[in-house]
This record gives sequence, C-alpha cells and structure tokens, in this order.
Amino acid sequence: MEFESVSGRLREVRVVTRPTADGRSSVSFRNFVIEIPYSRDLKLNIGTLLAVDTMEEGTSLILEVADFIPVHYGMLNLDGTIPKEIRDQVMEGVESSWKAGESKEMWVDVFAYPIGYLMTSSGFKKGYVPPLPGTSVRILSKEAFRKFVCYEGGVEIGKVLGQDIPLTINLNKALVYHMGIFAFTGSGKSNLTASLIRRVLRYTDAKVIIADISMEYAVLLIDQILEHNSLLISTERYPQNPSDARRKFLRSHVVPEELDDIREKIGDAAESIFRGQKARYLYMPPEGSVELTYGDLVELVKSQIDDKYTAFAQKPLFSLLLKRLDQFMRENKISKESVLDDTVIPLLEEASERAREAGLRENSSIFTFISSVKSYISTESPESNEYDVEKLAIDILDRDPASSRLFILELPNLDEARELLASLIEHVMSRRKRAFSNLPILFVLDEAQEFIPFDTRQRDKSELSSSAVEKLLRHGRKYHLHTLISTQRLAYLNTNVLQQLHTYFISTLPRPYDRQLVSETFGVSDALLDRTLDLEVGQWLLVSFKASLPHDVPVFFSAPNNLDELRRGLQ
Ligand SMILES: Nc1ncnc2c1ncn2[C@@H]1O[C@H](COP(=O)(O)OP(=O)(O)OP(=O)(O)O)[C@@H](O)[C@H]1O
Repeated sequence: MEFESVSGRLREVRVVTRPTADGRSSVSFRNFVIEIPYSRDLKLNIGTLLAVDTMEEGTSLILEVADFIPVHYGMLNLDGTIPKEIRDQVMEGVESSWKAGESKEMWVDVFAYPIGYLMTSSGFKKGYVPPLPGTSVRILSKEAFRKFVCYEGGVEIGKVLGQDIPLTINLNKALVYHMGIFAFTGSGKSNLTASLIRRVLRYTDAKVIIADISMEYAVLLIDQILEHNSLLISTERYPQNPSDARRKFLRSHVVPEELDDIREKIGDAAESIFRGQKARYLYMPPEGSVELTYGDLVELVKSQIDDKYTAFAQKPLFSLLLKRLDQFMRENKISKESVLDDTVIPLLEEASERAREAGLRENSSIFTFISSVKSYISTESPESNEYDVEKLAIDILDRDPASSRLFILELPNLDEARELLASLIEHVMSRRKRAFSNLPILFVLDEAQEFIPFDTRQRDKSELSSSAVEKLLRHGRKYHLHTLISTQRLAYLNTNVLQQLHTYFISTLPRPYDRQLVSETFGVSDALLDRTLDLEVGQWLLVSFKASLPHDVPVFFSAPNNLDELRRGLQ
C-alpha cells in the first residue's frame, strides 16, 4: 500500500513572501492548507509526506507537513464579543466531542509545502505542477516514505521522528559533498559529530582529522582511538610516564557527567593510548619563522622589476623569469601558498643562462638574486626529530593500510589552532596535487566560526585559516579532501562557504536570521525550519542537496547517543 487509508482535501494555497536574511532581495514560499478529518488514530507528524492531485492527469505533487492544528467548527467564530456563558457552553460541547473521538465538525488543518517532487505511475521525478484545490490529499504510507526518503542499503544514522523508520544515508556521497552541523549550544552537536565520525570510520575508508579546540573528542571517541590506528596530537607535552600522562589527560579533558561511572575506564583507555605510542607532541615553529612560498618568490621578482635601482638592462630578464614562473606554477598546479622547493631550480638556471647570453656581468644583481634564492632552497633545514605539521601531513596522506586513520588534533590555543590548520591544509593539498590518490580524507572543524569567521582579522590568524578552509571547501572535492563543519551561530560564519556544503544537520537555532539563511540556501520553507525550535536534544533536521539521500527531502530524525556507543565500545 502506497497510502494510509485516511485522506484529506486541499483547501487553500498561500504564497508567503519575505525579505531575505541579508535584506537585499525577497524570497517566496508556497504554503498549502489541507483539511484532514480528525480521529484519535490519525497519525500525523512534522515531516509526514502527502500527495495531492495536480493539473496534469496521473501526476501528484508531493508535500511535506510543516505543522498541524486541530480545528472545531463550533469554535470558528467564538471570540470575546460572545457572552461568557455562551462561550463556556459552546466550549464544553466542543470538549465532549473531542473526547467522543469523531465528528464531522472536527478536523485537522495541516500546513504543508511542496518539496519539488512529483509522483507519477512510473515513480517519483523532480518538478512542480500546480495542485487542484478541493481534490483529495493522501498520506504516504510508512513503506512508501521509507522507499522515497531513505537510501537503500545505506548507513543508519538514527530514526525518523515519529515513524520509527531507520534513517539510512549514502555516507560516501555525504562525505564527498561536505557536511555542516548547525545548532544552538547544548543541542548535541559534538554528540552527532562523534557518532557520524564513528560511522565514517566503520563504513568508509576515509581518514578523519579532527581540529578540536574544546578538547572534547579524545573522550567522545576514546574507544575509536583504541580500535583504529590513531594519533592523539597535542600542542602540549604529556609526561613520558603513561600513568602520569593518564592523570594529566583526565585533568585536562572534560568527561561528560553521564560517564562519571566509567571515569576510571576512560582513564585506563587514555593510559593505553600513551602506552601504545598513539600520542604525539606537535612542534609549532616560533612565530615569524615561516618558509618562503612560491607566492613570496613571485613578489620578490616583482619588486626587482619595480625597484628603481635595478639596471634597465636586467628588467626584461626579471620579467621573463616572472612569466616563466607563472607558466610553471600553472602547468604544475602550484598555488602561491606552496612552500618553495627544488623543483624551481631548473627555472632559475634557465634565467641565469639567459642573463649570461645577454652579456650581463657576473656581478649583476640578477645573478646575486638567483644564487641567493638557490642557496635558500638548497640549505637543508636541520633535520629535527620533532613531529611537525609536515610529518603530520605525510602521515595523513600515507596510503599504507597500517597507517593512522583517525587524527585528533587538540588545539586549545585559538591563534595557534588557526595557523596550524591553515598550514596543514596547505601541506596536504599541495602534496595531494603532486601525488594524487583517491583515498578520502575528512577534515572535521568543530566551532567552525573560529576558523572561518564572518569577520576575519590578520592579527588573530583567522584570515589565514579562513582562506585555507574556503579553498578546501571549494577545491577539496577534486582531490578527495572533504570537510564537516559544525557551528552554533551561522551569523558568525563566513557564509560564502554555505553553498559548498550539500548536507546540513540542523537542530534548534533560536535566531530567526540563522534559520532564514538555511531556508534560503536550500529552498526549505520557513515553516519547516521554525519547527526546529521544538526539537529536543539529539533530534535533528537533515537537509541534503543531491548528496546523502536519494531525493532532496528534509527529514526530521533522532540521532543515537554517542555516549551509549562509547560505553558499548569500551566494554
Ligand atoms: N542523540 C542524543 N541522545 C541523547 N542525549 C544526547 C544526544 N545528543 C546529545 N545528548 C546530550 O546532550 C548534551 C549536550 O550534547 P553536546 O555536548 O553534544 O552538545 P553541543 O551542541 O556540542 O554543546 P556545546 O555547543 O556546548 O559544545 C550531552 O550531555 C549529551 O549527552
């Protein structure tokens, strides 16, 4: 059976127009009012799907329920102008008919909106055909809903709200098109992030790198650190002795109250991490000691051309060097941020050759310039045993099945976190470009507004991290580099990145601006987004655009509790 036995009728079509969140234009949503007879057994939920006849024969329009209100005919015109005794009498009568259960005078006004799909005899297809007012509206059965909404054979991430259907998604595709988790503090963002990471580790081959500024994930995923090849990386040193390191771990991490009874077990797990050499101290070079990049070299050559003391005879040769450098970078897909390496030496030698052919004297500034760049490149920086960002990038890109899969980077200092993330993304991207592989890598950025804020400032390094993350989101997919970001305030985020995310998990967002931004980005009705205000901790609205689900249907679900999964994992 495709439909439930009960059906209703389409009574009204309303178009609601409002200014966009940025106030620059306007956006309209179609809202439909459907009347369904009231009965005690009527099973309606926010998110229930309906089908209504349209102007095209044999084609129904699919609607999603955003809200519903029971109505009694007897109370339609009952307002304060009617004397109190009569009001009381009418309401008593109405109360008894609700209790009796069924009457022609009672119905439910259902507010629903079209989700861009049509149902035909050959199945579902994208599109919109105006529905016929007054015609019957049917409720999709549980099985029809499951087939339309869930990804067959996919990974279960929770249960559809009110329907007890396991919500299965295409996790690989969700990864590829980046994901976002948006909710007010305390709604369960870290919990959902951790349970999604568990599934990524179990059901895909992706490596996972978590940039953790609130030092939460080492505890939330401690069983996973033990289960998989992992590294817990910190910018602070832990004591050499594993039992001292365990004490420091428990002191510096918040163990959720719900896990108080297994605090010792968590301590044991931490000690195993230190004993098993799964913890690393990450060396951060002192500020200012950054390496020269290709962009720096371009700037240096340009300044030679612009310098009034550079002899005129040499300027065309510097221009030629600049042109060749630009060509070389384009051909080899080298970005300005890539660290200068010895692949550029043949280019410098070619420039010296041209200068010699032009008959320039050996002490000309172009020769001095070239030889100083060459000597910079060939001077090996002293080999250090410290685990630094370059070694980390190499480990992340390592394709050996025995290499680490889960990397938790504990970065409590924000400036340091931004600088490190920017540098890590640059290293990973430039190495990936040079040695391509399709091994997926997922970067998880909790508190993403700290890395890609709306307002970037050079002083606090957010400019660095913001441009690196933006690049990762825009171009990462080509190189199998993916991102999951999570934030509590969309207003504080660089909203350029929102279009790059194709899967959103939304829970309570108290500010209308944040909800409006999501509804505009995905074309989801405001009425549905407003329902997120009623969600409880651990309940989410999943919105996907050609990614997680077979059809782009916003779906409400309740996520499993990561703490239960952690508890089971530790047993
Ligand atoms: N799916 C869930 N089922 C049951 N309880 C949950 C679920 N998700 C979260 N919780 C509980 O809600 C509380 C807050 O969760 P969490 O720390 O993940 O929220 P958050 O949004 O990350 O908060 P913050 O922004 O403060 O970091 C936790 O105590 C957790 O146990």
